[in-house]
Amino acid sequence: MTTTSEAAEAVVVQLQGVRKVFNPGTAIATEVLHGIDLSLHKGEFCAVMGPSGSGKSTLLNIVGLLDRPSSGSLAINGEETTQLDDRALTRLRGHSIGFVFQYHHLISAFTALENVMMPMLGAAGFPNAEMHQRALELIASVGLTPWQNNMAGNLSGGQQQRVAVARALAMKPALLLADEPTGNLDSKSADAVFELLRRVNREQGTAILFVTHNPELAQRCDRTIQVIDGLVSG
Ligand SMILES: Nc1ncnc2c1ncn2[C@@H]1O[C@H](COP(=O)(O)OP(=O)(O)OP(=O)(O)O)[C@@H](O)[C@H]1O
Repeated sequence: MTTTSEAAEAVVVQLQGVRKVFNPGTAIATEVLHGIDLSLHKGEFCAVMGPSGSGKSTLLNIVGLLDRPSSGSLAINGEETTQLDDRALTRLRGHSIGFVFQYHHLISAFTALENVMMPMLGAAGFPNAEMHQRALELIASVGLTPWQNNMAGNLSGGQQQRVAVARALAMKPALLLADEPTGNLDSKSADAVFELLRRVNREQGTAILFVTHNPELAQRCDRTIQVIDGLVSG
């Protein structure tokens, strides 16, 4: 039997009435999100679609605790975040949320393995055997063992994006935010990265918000929401 608290825990992301105004109180104030309500549950793979400029990245940045809402509430794993200070937000982000962007943001002069180890370094600042082992497993899980010692800058675009996914999973996040991760890739590489996300979602129960302009990929998610003019439907 599922208890009420278990059911509440299963909600990974909960937004209520989230508004975002850029440059508030100035002549160029712009309200981009107009009161978003959204719940994402453990294990849900949700596509985020909508026209260019409609607010998708703004929404993802807020859910990812990279930016703060102007008003409304945002809970991650049941923890209300809007009153937290920057340090607490950074800690919560580091432990709960993985990011994959359109551009991979890897360190080109580090190997694939070293890039995957980066989020694990934390305060220690240097790797230990456990981190090395976890990075080896992550690299294997994205099918890149033969390339693990190659400099990230020498990998193909699809391989770089798979390293970025492995890096995003380093801290075993409950939530993965993927902002057009396949946008720069040819269709075969895009499909491989999508299938990798699908597998992570199924095997680890990771909740995923996946921004895409590709309706065919969106159809393969559990659910699609549309962001249109700063409001969410679906
Ligand atoms: N820091 C900022 N300051 C002012 N306006 C901003 C800022 N960031 C985004 N905007 C504006 O917010 C609106 C939504 O932008 P956002 O990047 O969230 O859209 P999007 O749906 O992700 O677009 P795309 O599909 O092109 O990536 C745009 O009009 C944009 O110019």
